[in-house]
Amino acid sequence: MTAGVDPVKLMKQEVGKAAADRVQSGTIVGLGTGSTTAYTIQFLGDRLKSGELKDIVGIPTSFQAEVLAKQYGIPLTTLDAVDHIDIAIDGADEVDPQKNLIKGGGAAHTREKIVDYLADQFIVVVDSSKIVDRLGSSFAVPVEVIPMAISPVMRAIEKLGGKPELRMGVKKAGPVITDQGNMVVDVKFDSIDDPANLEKSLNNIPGVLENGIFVGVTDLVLIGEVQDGKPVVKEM
Ligand SMILES: O=C[C@H](O)[C@H](O)[C@H](O)COP(=O)(O)O
Repeated sequence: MTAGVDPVKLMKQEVGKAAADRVQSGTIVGLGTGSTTAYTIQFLGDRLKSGELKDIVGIPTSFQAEVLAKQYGIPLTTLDAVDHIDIAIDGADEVDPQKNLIKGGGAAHTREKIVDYLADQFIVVVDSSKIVDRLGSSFAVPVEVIPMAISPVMRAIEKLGGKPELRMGVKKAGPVITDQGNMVVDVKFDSIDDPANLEKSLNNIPGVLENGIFVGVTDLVLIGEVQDGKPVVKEM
């Protein structure tokens, strides 16, 4: 491995590129959020620039993805202008053996869920640290909440057995505010036995906009690993 280079960064780069390589000319592409898909967006821009890839349009899942797409020369569109998405590529915070996910570490899970669920093919890009036996093992479930409902939503979440914590900003005083102007509550559960049921129960609380549990939607997971000092990509 290249001396001094962070192995997690190398895995993210490799897997981000592997996903970008799967995008074909003439397609509508959902552009995910986070540090891994940032590489995918960069490599898509490289392929467009070299002429190897032509006529793609992106649908960003966040302000971050929009800014990166503009930076790397990827034309953008909106869900009002298209009737389908061919492929979406997005990161995840946890992936279980059934390819269910926890997402929202970057507070973008609401727009991500809209875009990723609409795609004909949904590819998840992660480094190997994100693979878990059971969702919730190490990551709390992000829940986007309309600000005036924060207190009742947190009480309702406690009744479901979760431990909610309002996500606070870094280099910003006060709570994290999402791209939609809402807040995020991170909810730790002792054990998530039935992700599909928990996803529905959380979304059923008045004031919850969306939570970060994604069930039964992932087609392919590309996993970046380091083997014999070199980054490799595995499929799940
Ligand atoms: O809200 C953010 C997203 O769900 C990200 O895709 C997720 O947090 C993974 O991000 P990263 O690739 O930076 O680990």
